[in-house]
Amino acid sequence: MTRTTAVGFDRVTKGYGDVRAVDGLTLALHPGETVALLGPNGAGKSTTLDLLLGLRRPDAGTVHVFGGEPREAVVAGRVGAMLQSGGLMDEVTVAELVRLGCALHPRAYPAADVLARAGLTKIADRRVDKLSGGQAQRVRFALATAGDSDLIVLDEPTTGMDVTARQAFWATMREQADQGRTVLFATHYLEEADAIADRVLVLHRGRLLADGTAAEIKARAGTRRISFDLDGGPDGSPDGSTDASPDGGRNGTVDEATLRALPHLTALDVSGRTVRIQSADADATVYALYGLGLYPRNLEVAGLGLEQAFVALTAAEEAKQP
Ligand SMILES: Nc1ncnc2c1ncn2[C@@H]1O[C@H](COP(=O)(O)OP(=O)(O)OP(=O)(O)O)[C@@H](O)[C@H]1O
Repeated sequence: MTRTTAVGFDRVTKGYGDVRAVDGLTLALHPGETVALLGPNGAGKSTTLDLLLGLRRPDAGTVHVFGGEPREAVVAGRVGAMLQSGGLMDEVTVAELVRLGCALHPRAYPAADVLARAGLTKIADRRVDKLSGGQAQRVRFALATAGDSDLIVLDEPTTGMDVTARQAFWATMREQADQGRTVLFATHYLEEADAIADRVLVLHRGRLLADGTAAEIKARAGTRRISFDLDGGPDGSPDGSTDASPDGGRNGTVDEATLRALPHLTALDVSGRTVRIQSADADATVYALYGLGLYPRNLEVAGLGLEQAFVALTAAEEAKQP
């Protein structure tokens, strides 16, 4: 069965002078998907969103939204967007601005419902230029959901929102996706991407570095976290020497340099007797520990969080660049 494509990028390139902001990007987004777009500063996330909203045109390649030109989809009300930079009008109230957003949307919801969903009812009469940062974000959110759009595009949507507003925001987005809409959001909050997105795209220098579920991206980073306690302390303190366990005397002689020489180590943190390691091959690292005569206690091996996986993937890619 062929799946409908909400957004299709085919070998899209967009540059500004010498900078290739988007470099040969090919991807397809489908209805009902919640997709997080991640990438370090300057990776090309905002440019990608601008291209799919028809705010910029590609230098090469094609961008389609629901099979047509991005602008056609926007004009038809099929796309709702919440952009980072969009200034809000001065000297109007929240209700007036939201009513205007509804009036401009070809498939608008009642303004009172839009205000309520964005948690704005109580501040509906307040002037937009007097709002706090988080309140202004909620107004942008209201404008992005003023009508029945099939695709919702959000650039850093929860910046400045408090915890309650964030939770309410994501619950609404989940409902939107459950109703078959595609939700695409760019973010630097990796824990939000991990918790909310069905699919995570990692951009790096305008290219797609990874595309999969958060679990797949974490697994792809390969690296695992190992933590354990050493009785004697790796700084050589002898307090483990009275321990009857076989490691007592040996651990007392271990220092950080010994741990640093373990195979496949990518990070080391020693805090008192607790050692935390990141390793590209956890099995080999743990075997080597025993090989050194160390008997780690409370040994735990776990995968990386999405944030650590993201750092590992982008750092590895950066290291390949000339
Ligand atoms: N209008 C512009 N003129 C010139 N260069 C630009 C312009 N907009 C973006 N760039 C450059 O293009 C690259 C990609 O920028 P873009 O804003 O798309 O990245 P981003 O991933 O959204 O970054 P951030 O996380 O910092 O918001 C960067 O090197 C940026 O400096």
